[in-house]
Amino acid sequence: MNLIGFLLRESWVTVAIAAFTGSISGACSAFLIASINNALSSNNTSTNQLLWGFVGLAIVTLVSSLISGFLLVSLSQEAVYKLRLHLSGLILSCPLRHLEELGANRILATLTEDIQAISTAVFTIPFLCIDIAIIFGCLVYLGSLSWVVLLITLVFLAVAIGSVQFLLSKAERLLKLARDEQDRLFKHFRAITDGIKELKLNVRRREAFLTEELQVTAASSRDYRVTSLRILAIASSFGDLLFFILLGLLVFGLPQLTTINTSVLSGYVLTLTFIMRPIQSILQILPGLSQASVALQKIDTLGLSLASRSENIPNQPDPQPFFKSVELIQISHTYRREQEESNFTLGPINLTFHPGELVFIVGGNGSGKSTLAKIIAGLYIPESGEISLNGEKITDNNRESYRQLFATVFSDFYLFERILGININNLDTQAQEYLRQLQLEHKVQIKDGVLSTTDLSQGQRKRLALLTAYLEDRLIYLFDEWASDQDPFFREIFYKQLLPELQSKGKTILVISHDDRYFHLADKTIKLDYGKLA
Ligand SMILES: Nc1ncnc2c1ncn2[C@@H]1O[C@H](COP(=O)(O)OP(=O)(O)OP(=O)(O)O)[C@@H](O)[C@H]1O
Repeated sequence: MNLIGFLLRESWVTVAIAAFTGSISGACSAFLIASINNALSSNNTSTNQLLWGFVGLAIVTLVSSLISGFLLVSLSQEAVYKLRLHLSGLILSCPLRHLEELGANRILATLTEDIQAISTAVFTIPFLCIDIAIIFGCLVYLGSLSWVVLLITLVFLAVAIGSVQFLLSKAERLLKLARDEQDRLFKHFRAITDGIKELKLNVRRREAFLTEELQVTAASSRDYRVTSLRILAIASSFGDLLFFILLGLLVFGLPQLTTINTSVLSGYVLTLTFIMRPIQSILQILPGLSQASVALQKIDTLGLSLASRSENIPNQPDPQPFFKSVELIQISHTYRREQEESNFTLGPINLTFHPGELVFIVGGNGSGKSTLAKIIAGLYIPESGEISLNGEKITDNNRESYRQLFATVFSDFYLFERILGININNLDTQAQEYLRQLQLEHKVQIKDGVLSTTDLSQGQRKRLALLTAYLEDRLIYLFDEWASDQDPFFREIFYKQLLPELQSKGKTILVISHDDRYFHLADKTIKLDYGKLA
């Protein structure tokens, strides 16, 4: 089972120690049964001796199963912890375009659902190991009582395992389908939170969304799960049934075939009844293990798909590379979408930027301005052509370092509540000063780098994003329609005061804008028309 492989990869030494202590626990359990059976058929003189043996065995069983359990609990939780960090690291090192193609729903579903399924399942693994050890110990004891009975039991166990395995593979197939529905379900959940206003305002849209989208996906996920869990329930009951048949055969059938000592017979029955509990507990654990195995496959697919595209990120890239010129040479980028006949292509484009320039990037909706901005900032890797910094080609090896040139506010910016990654002594004082410049000092305070609130109007939030960009103090600033949410008064401040101030500090500023009133302020204007330089 790949879940065990997952733990072995974490630390096979711990697994080996846990398996060893677990088998001691299992062997002791078998000896406990043997001593109970002996006590039942012994005379009074040896009972005292048996009692002490029993107490000793009980203590060893308890201690060894505790050691095995503790080791496996720590190991499994450590493995889940590392898996979370590993996946998050992979996502962060994956090129933006590939993440966009995968879709946020798939990534979120894996980070929450799949990791949770694995986390729940690995919790049961210690108990599973101890149960297996007990079953094994009891089988050895059975063998010592009678090899014929052991053989019959093994045949029954083989039939039970075979049929349970067959049903399990069927259930797992259905669980996989249910898991695929889960990706779609996450998309709907995002629609609920992101589109709440649109859904509240139009009752027909809401009804249609609920009945035709969410309900359909949730129902098919439910149906796949119900069928698979029913199959697992059948597997579990079938296992129980085989066990009762086995017990019946031994108690009623065996004495008919051969003369059998009552104490030996009670030994079989006692052992088999004792085995029943671990077998049932294993059968109960199986559904969770199947779900975890599906989750691991999902993570593997996603992990591989992320890892295959992972960028080469140096440990400590140059915080601020030297900048004399950035050149785009014959750059092009295409968005490929399967259902569409004509894909959008940006380029080929040739451009050069120098320190201290104020450049406006203009053009109609969908002309490729944001795409070009992402290429310039090193977020999209150009399909053809190259970017060079001071004459040196940007490759996978230096792209991370190149990106450190830029401070950006994209139109879909994200605002962190804490100002992260800026290590200056007077951070609060500087931030307070920028808050004053951006006329936010009455709305937001800053203490120890934490903003008192980010629950503001869109225009105010954009000003806070600008504040973060200021604090980053990079050489190139890139604003994607920053002013579109500002009132005319502050728009004027942005174009006529803030941009010239930045420029006077030697910064290069790239401004995507539809504000043609201010185009004349630019040193250079780049106009795009359906992906081509106009
Ligand atoms: N993530 C994406 N996946 C597929 N196609 C995309 C994606 N982002 C943009 N496009 C397509 O690329 C084209 C250019 O988009 P882009 O966002 O660069 O235009 P824009 O000039 O910034 O537009 P606007 O002024 O409306 O912001 C559009 O036709 C759009 O449909």
